[in-house]
Amino acid sequence: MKMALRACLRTKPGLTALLSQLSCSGHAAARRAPALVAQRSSSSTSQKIKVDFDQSSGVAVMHMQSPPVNSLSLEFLTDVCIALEKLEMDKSCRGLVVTSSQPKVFSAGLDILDMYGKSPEHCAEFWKAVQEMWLKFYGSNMITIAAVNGSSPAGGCLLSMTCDYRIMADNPRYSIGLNETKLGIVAPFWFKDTMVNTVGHRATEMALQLGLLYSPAEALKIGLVDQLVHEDQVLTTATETMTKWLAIPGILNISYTCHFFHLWCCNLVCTICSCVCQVIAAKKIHLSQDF
Ligand SMILES: CC/C=C\CCC/C=C/C(=O)SCCNC(=O)CCNC(=O)[C@H](O)C(C)(C)COP(=O)(O)OP(=O)(O)OC[C@H]1O[C@@H](n2cnc3c(N)ncnc32)[C@H](O)[C@@H]1OP(=O)(O)O
Repeated sequence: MKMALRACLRTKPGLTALLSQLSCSGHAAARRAPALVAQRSSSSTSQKIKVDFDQSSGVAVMHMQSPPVNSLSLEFLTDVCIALEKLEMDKSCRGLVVTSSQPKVFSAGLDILDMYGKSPEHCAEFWKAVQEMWLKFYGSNMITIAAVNGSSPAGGCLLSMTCDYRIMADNPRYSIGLNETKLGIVAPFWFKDTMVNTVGHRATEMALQLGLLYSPAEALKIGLVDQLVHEDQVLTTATETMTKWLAIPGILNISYTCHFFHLWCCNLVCTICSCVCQVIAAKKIHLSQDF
């Protein structure tokens, strides 16, 4: 699916325009950008993101370092998007590993404090930044691997699902999943679609209806993560795995992209139809209540 979006962003200007309406590159560009120096190995740091780029392998590691739990605030999301944009522009960067510098937590998901009691303008900007992060990761030309070295609920799980591959620390104290239902929030349809593309319809239905958080072993069983390793080995395994992915010629990725792009279009049409049906149904209920 990620590859489908990738192809769509590359080849379909109309759809790119449509998607970019969801996006907000403007606000990201306005902020300070962590510099990526073209040398054999470089390191760039914003307040909340550290990027180590090894030019000989073409692989960058993005360390999320927003204490205490890497919650996705507007500021943090903006830093992530800027770092990603810079890596994307550097054609020598072919692979990206995303991980956490915080102990025990990959990301706690959307920053609850950034969603509560804020102005409508702030909420709009915040929500656009969430969508931009999703678009940038899912549509990335780089191979992306999530090194999930701690718990990853809700938006944290979404972030990991936008990557091509997920490696999680095998620690039963950690959990991962879209638990929005348990918080009394409906997960947006594109959260749902991302999960469907990862684990399939039935597993997603169960996960969302019940707001399930999975242990690493359970997550592996339903395919929410691809591999479990000891905590100490999450990052090294991610970089080793990256080597295998980068050995596949990019052209083959593009050909799979075409198959997945077809699926993605079907999904989008279904979602639009379903929205129209819901509006019609709601209007009918409203009219019937008038009588
Ligand atoms: C406009 C939006 C509309 C719809 C949105 C729909 C989609 C929503 C997606 C989301 O992502 S909603 C967020 C859901 N997130 C969660 O449910 C995670 C909640 N947190 C946890 O489960 C745990 O904190 C943990 C991540 C497992 C880590 O546990 P740990 O025991 O290590 O830490 P502790 O719980 O003590 O937390 C430390 C510290 O961090 C604060 N915190 C935790 N999560 C968040 C968060 N998501 N946003 C902001 N702050 C968070 C927590 O309050 C503690 O703060 P304190 O030290 O000041 O008390």
